[in-house]
Amino acid sequence: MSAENTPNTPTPDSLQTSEVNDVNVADQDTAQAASEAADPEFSRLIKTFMKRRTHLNKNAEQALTDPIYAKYIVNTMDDRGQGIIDDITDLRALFADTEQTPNGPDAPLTFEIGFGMGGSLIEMAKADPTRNFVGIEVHEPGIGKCAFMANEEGLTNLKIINGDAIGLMQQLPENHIDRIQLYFPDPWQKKRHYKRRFVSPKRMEIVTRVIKNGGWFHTATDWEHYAFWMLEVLDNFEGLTNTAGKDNFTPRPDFRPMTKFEKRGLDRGHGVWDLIYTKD
Ligand SMILES: C[S@@+](CC[C@H](N)C(=O)[O-])C[C@H]1O[C@@H](n2cnc3c(N)ncnc32)[C@H](O)[C@@H]1O
Repeated sequence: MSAENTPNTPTPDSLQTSEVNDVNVADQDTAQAASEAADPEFSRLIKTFMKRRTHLNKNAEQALTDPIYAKYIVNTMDDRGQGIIDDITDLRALFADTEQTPNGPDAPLTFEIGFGMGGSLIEMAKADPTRNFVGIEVHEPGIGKCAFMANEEGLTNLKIINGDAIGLMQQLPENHIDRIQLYFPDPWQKKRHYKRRFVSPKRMEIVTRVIKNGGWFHTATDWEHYAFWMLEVLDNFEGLTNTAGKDNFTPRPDFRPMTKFEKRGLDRGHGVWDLIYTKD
C-alpha cells in the first residue's frame, strides 16, 4: 500500500473486521464483476440504484408540480414515475437560451451523477457561476428539493434531469462534458450486489466516452472496500490517468462541499477517499 493510500480522514480502528478483510479480495471481485459485465445487456438490465418511495416535503412537492420549476427540471415522468430521457441527446443545448442561462452552451460543463438531495450541487453551482452544471438523480424528493433550492438561490447555471445517468450518457455525443462527478455512490456492500456498483469497467466505458479529452472524472466514497475497488478499476482503465499517480488517492479537494452522505459516513466513523482521473 502506498503512503498516499490513506483516507482523507483516517479512521481504520472504526472499521469492522469483515470490512477490512473484504478490501483484500477487491482485486478478485473487480475481475469477476468485469466478466459479468461482458454481457451486452448488462448496463441496461443491472441498475445502480434501487428506487425508494419516501415522503415528499412541501417544497419538493411544489418544485415537482409547479411549472415555474420547469426552468430547472428539464424532463417529465412517465406514469411509473420514471424520468423520460429519450429526447435528451445534448446537455449543452439545455443552456442555449442565453436570456435564461447567460453562460450559453459553450461554457465549461460539469455533470453530477446521483446528487441525492442536491445540497452540495447547489453550493458548487453557486460558487462557480460561469460554469454550467447538470445534475441527474432518480430520487424524486431530491430532484424536487434541488430544484426548489436552485430557485431560491436564483441560479441560472443549473439544470436537473430525472433519470438514469447510464441510459442518458449512452445518448450523448462523444467528448461532450468537461467534468463528471460521482460523490458517495451507493456502495452496494454485499458481494452479490457488487455488480450494481457504478464504478465498473463497463460503466466507465460509458462515462469516459462522453468526457472531453483533458476533462475529468471525480469520485469519492466513505466505504473502504469500494474505495480500493474504484482505485483498481480506474487505475487499470485505459484512457484515464490518476491525477495523484497510480495507486494513490487524492487529498480532499477544497472545491468539493461536504455532501449529506459524506457527513453520514463521517458521523459513523468512516474515512473518506477521493479519486480524480483525467481523460487522456
Ligand atoms: C448514496 S447516495 C449519495 C447522494 C449524494 N451524492 C451525497 O453524497 O449525499 C447515491 C445517489 O445516487 C443516485 N443514483 C444511483 N445510481 C444512479 C443513476 N444510474 N442515475 C442517477 N442517479 C443515480 C441514487 O438515487 C442516490 O440518491
